Amino acid sequence: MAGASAGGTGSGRELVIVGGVSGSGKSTVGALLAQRLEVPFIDADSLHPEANVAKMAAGLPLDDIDREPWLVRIGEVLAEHDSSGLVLACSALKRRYRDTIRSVEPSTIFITLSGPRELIAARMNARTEHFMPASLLDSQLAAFEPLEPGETGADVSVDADIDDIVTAAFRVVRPA
Ligand SMILES: Nc1ncnc2c1ncn2[C@@H]1O[C@H](COP(=O)(O)OP(=O)(O)OP(=O)(O)O)[C@@H](O)[C@H]1O
Ligand SMILES: O=C(O)[C@H](O)[C@@H](O)[C@H](O)[C@H](O)CO
Repeated sequence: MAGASAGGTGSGRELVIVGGVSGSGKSTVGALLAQRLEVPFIDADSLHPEANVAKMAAGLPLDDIDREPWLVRIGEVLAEHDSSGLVLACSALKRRYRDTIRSVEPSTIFITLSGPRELIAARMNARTEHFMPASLLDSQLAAFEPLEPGETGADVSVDADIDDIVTAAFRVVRPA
């Protein structure tokens, strides 16, 4: 499993990002994980500038310049929650994006969600009310860089029942 699954301190104040490509289940798993950890949940889509959302809704992938201020803001939001803990759903596709977030909040634990393209595409296509077109999935997959050794966290497969995914994510943060 790439990346160190260092886990948190079990303090109930962990700062966790659930990452992965669009459609991988970040919002779904993140909200359920937050419930299990008894910490707040935020979907980083709510932190995008309107221009970013409009660009994606128009079928255009974001680039590094688009994402930079968003990633800094995500780090700030995590740091603002260091007393309560937080689970934040954020794609965090590239190593350098995760480095940007860690430069603001070094204690962030990353859980990346991954699975077969066809499975994720099917889930994206089954959605009705979402701005992100399934046509952008391949650009997301092309940009995604798995966790590297030394990055705190772990990758979790989404080719499983939702409860099993959430349990696997929980054990990354709070090892048995
Ligand atoms: N384990 C799962 N089993 C079945 N359906 C799932 C699972 N995880 C997520 N889904 C469904 O797949 C779709 C995508 O999930 P979700 O919106 O959470 O992904 P996301 O990574 O947050 O996407 P985006 O980044 O585009 O917001 C949703 O309709 C969700 O209900
Ligand atoms: O980094 C990105 O390209 C974006 O964050 C996307 O991942 C979207 O935010 C999300 O997938 C749609 O909800």
